[in-house]
Amino acid sequence: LDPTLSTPEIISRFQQYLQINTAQPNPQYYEAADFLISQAKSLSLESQTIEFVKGKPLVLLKWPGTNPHLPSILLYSHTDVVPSEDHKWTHHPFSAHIDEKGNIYARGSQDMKCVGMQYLEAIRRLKASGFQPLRTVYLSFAPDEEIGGHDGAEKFYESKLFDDLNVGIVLDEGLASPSENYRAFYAERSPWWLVIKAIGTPGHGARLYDNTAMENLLKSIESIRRFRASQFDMIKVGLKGEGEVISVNMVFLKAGTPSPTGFVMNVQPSEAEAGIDIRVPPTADPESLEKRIAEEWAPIARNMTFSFKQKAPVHDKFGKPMLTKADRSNPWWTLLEDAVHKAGGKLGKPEIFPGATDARYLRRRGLPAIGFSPIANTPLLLHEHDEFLNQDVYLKGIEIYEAIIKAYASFAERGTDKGSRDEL
Ligand SMILES: CSCC[C@H](NC=O)C(=O)O
Ligand SMILES: [Zn+2]
Ligand SMILES: [Zn+2]
Repeated sequence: LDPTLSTPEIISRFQQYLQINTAQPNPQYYEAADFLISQAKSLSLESQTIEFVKGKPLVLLKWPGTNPHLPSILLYSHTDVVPSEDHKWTHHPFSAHIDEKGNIYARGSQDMKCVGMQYLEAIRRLKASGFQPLRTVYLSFAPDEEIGGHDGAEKFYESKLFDDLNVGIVLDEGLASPSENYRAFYAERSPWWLVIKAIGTPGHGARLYDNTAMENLLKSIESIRRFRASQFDMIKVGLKGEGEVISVNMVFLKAGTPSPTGFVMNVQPSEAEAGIDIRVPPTADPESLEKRIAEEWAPIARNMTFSFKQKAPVHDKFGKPMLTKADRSNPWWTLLEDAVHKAGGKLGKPEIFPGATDARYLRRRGLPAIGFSPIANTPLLLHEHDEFLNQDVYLKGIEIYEAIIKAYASFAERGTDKGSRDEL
């Protein structure tokens, strides 16, 4: 029996990847790339490293299919992770410590070094079983997802190199599920990072008068909070899923006249500003939201202005909502669903991802992507302290990917296989 397929070796490889500190803002990208390339070598996969931006390698691996004319499969993951407050963790976030329950503690254990390694382990098992793919399978390990993906996925998905891969379907990240049902995502919300600014009459802190910057801003905040509550209520009563409403969260407030001891207490300032992280589902009408912002949240009549730090498109370049079909009219969806079941897993109702993933740069082009991380029976801990993944859950995920990759790489039909849009 092949010792590289033993559980201790599988877990040890996962730990090695987790121990590479790829936290933003200074990820050790070359260490990660070296590790991934050594894994590729041990699997006899072709590899290349592409630096769309110097210092930010994207590792692309290839398992050639016997029919190179069929659209290929792309298994996507990002190599960077978010920063951690190390001293607030039970075990150091880059120790990949395994506790007595088999929980592996590490930043990236859920988001999403697990997925990157599980793809590789699934391929290891498929190769050992003698399986040969009909379609070519690519794996990409991309930098900078956690800071927007501009120097990674965005450039990759817009590149000639990517077009030449003739990709038919992409798998990207999903989210952990506290229940026994895996979660799968067919779309995601678009981040709109809004800054609203009020100006007003400055004056004595003891006077009551209208049209101060603070009052102007607070009227907006009241209106924003009413809207937030109306959206949140739809989730609370079960009418909508987390990704199906427009979420609105205040992320900064900036106002006041600074003084050496804090803020001047008896001056009403002439300017006040707030930052709001808005997430817009693909099914929302972006124009009515724009109108709401201009007329209610930052009206010129109240001496207000607004700007966007980021305003990701809600529609694709054809003007359609960015959705991948998640029903049995999309063969890639059907294959995924059937493979998960065959491997003994259960799948919940397809969802809209609440945050942003690199898949948006692909769906923007009208191409299909499914967000999926095979993590069931696990608390959702991405970006939190004490992120962990149980080793049995990790091992089960490898079996799930083995079934999915096998089904995808064996899928012989062409023509209908673009999956996401009728016109493609
Ligand atoms: C929009 S760039 C930042 C992307 C980030 N993605 C994962 O958490 C998010 O805030 O959703
Ligand atoms: Zn992620
Ligand atoms: Zn993340």
